[in-house]
Amino acid sequence: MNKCIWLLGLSGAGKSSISLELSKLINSQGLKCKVLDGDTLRKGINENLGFSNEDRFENVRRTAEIAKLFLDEGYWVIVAMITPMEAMRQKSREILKDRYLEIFIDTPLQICMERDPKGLYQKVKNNEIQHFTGIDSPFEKPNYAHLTIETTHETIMESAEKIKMFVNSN
Ligand SMILES: Nc1ncnc2c1ncn2[C@@H]1O[C@H](COP(=O)(O)OS(=O)(=O)O)[C@@H](OP(=O)(O)O)[C@H]1O
Ligand SMILES: Nc1ncnc2c1ncn2[C@@H]1O[C@H](COP(=O)(O)OP(=O)(O)O)[C@@H](O)[C@H]1O
Repeated sequence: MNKCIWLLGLSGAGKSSISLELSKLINSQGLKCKVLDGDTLRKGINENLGFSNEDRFENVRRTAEIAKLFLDEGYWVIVAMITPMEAMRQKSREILKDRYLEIFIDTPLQICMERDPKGLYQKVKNNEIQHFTGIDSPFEKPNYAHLTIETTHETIMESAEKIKMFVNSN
């Protein structure tokens, strides 16, 4: 059965990078796969949403509904989204039911700050961004993740392969 592989974690944790490699692995098995990345959706369908808890919840809800549409068409779906609160993950689980696979991309805040791939943590330091996840906006560690990936100890490709193996065995 095709599934929605929901990657969650802090900004800079590695969600987008791992999604890309994972989607290539899924495609190489001859399967259709769609990546739904929070950053991309926020430039289009979710452009009216900000970073309050309420808006983040709506962002997650809409994305889960979009994922469901792709699942119904036979696609594998990878979501790459911070999804900071347990209540948001609960909503996705409710919408996607047994198709929902939650993967925690567990990278310590300190490492995310050092990587700072988009220069956002620097902007936070300069007081140019507020309500940033893990700094002045909460991130609850997930209680029900099906799999946790610690990117500090492995490469992007190793993480993608680990997730693919896990998915194949579930
Ligand atoms: N205040 C604040 N907090 C967190 N992130 C911020 C913020 N402002 C902008 N960004 C950029 O938005 C991306 C996160 O969007 P998401 O849709 O994944 O977030 S959420 O699930 O609704 O919390 C996130 O992308 P990633 O770095 O890929 O996670 C950032 O590029
Ligand atoms: N083991 C790793 N796993 C994932 N990303 C890594 C790893 N090591 C270094 N990186 C780097 O960390 C950054 C993660 O950024 P990104 O994938 O955009 O994260 P996110 O989508 O969670 O914000 C990228 O520049 C990536 O090359």
